Amino acid sequence: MDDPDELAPAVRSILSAARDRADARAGAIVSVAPRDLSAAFERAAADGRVPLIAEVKPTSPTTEGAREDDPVALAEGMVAGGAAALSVLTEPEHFGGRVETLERVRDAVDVPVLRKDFVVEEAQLDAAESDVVLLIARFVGNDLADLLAAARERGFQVLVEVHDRSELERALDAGATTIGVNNRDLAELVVDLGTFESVAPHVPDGVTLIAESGIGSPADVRRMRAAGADALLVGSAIMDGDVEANTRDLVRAEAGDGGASGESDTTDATETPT
Ligand SMILES: O=P(O)(O)OC[C@@H](O)[C@@H](O)c1c[nH]c2ccccc12
Repeated sequence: MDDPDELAPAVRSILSAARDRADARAGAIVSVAPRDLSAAFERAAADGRVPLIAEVKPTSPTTEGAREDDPVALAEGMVAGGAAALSVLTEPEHFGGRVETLERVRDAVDVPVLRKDFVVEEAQLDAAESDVVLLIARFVGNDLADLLAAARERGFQVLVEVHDRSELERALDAGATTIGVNNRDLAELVVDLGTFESVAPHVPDGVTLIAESGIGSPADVRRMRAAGADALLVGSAIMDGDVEANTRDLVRAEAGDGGASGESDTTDATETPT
């Protein structure tokens, strides 16, 4: 792994909490029958929706306060708004997430659900069933190929998150087929949509490519799609206000009608919360 001192303090603390949780866990090995993520993206595209993973994100290290609504109701609103898939944070200490929330959401919807957490050890994979798990290249270092194999053995589809070209090369070498480029720098927690634009041209055809973080408006959606995003992962901009209407606005960004409730300006690159 990279020098941990380069990471933002909030991220260092998230990682050490993740390791502690992994130690505490010794459950049975899960075996999942996943809902197909690529098929969900194709279904969305076929009926004119931008393929979007909407994230249930009650709070984050840079968000003030927490959203206390029932996460299942939020998730159902996102699906009603046209989300092709959902992401549910299960990290408890910094994002207000819970494994139980993921399970309840997955029971309530029929789209694929991504488990969003800081998985650094194989045992953490057995904490919950989901259709997709996230592995963050920067945090798993040389264990990426082993964790990818361990996740696939359990039936999970795997989203490997990268932030620059060297991480992309590591992800490809490890055999990743679904790759997310995080526009948020985990050292500074600053968002720059140019990150996706600089990494995307180096991603080979055949990889499902997802633009993550900092997407706040239909204009941002179009910008990421123009740069090659097969799908988008959006949390904060959807969680802020009416989740169904927010999701619909983004999902319709390419429909040519300006979205259901009009467009907002592109978000300021530095102000988008984690
Ligand atoms: O809220 P945003 O800016 O739309 O970002 C969503 C998602 O990309 C972000 O939550 C995220 C991307 N990678 C992560 C890893 C861990 C926790 C959170 C994340």
